[in-house]
Amino acid sequence: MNNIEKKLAVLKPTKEPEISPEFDFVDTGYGKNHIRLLHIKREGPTHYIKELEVNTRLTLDSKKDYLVGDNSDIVATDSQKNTVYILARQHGVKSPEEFGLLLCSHFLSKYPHVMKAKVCIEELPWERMNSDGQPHNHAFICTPKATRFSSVTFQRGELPEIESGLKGLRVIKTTQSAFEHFIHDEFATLPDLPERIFSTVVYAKWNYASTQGVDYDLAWNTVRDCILDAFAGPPDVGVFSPSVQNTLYLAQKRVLEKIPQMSYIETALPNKHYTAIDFSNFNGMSQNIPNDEVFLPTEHPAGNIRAVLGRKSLLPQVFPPKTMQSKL
Ligand SMILES: O=c1[nH]c(=O)c2[nH]c(=O)[nH]c2[nH]1
Repeated sequence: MNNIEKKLAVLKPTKEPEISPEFDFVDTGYGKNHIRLLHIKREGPTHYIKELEVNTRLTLDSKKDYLVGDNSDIVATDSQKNTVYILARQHGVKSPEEFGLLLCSHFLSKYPHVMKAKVCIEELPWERMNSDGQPHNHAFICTPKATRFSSVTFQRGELPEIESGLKGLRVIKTTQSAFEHFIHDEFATLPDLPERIFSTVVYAKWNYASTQGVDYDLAWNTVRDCILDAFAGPPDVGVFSPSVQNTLYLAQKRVLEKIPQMSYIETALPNKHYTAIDFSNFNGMSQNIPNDEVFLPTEHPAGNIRAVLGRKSLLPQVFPPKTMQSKL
């Protein structure tokens, strides 16, 4: 063998190279992160836009790229990026879930040695502008009411797993919230609070036991509406919250009742504290201002209240979901 042949023999072994006897891979995968794109669909004068940030990740049937530097099976991360642009151009972008599914299916069918494709997508919250009460044909406003995200994982030979979510939905209410009767021992300084401000930044993630007939856009809006309803209640009187935990559960229950295909929902509601400023030390300050109060917004530390609620009927196949186990 000449030198070039020797080099090729190292780079192109006929069978899977041996891994060190002491170690094994728990997971592998490589892809491109932060692939950004704006997709415009023009129907005459009316235009529709979707701006996405996409992360891709592929897992191959061989580890030879990691073990011996044999790149011959690698779908370059640069090619993965190009694939995102090309499929957006060819097929358009309906929802993050459907676009993620399209990408995963493409990677699995085009490359037989790709065993798993995972695509995570975040959508920018563009909304059509209204001018004089009329929806604008081609102008949009970014309304960071909540960020939508999704993650599609497609393992060869299995059904795709679709997760959807929302984050960054910040809300506050100025009454109808309390926190009382918790453990008052030698570690407690917080008094019972029969009346307090309740503010949080909602994070929610869910998956579907079946994707048959799921309208992903409708589902996402339903989740947001259920969470907001459970938090705020009717506009005139609101709804009483004895704790963040209880409000969180009631919101999740409402969501699972409304969307039958959903198998679980994970929700985190950080408790953004607002503490009353003590004016008693200020000289000459009237103590009799009954309605005006001033509070100090405190970003950190924040209570972090979280739960995953799933359907008992789906035990044990999908609950607790695989993706959650590491975090439980
Ligand atoms: O709704 C709440 N749940 C808690 O568990 C908690 N803990 C805390 O200090 N404040 C609150 N509020």
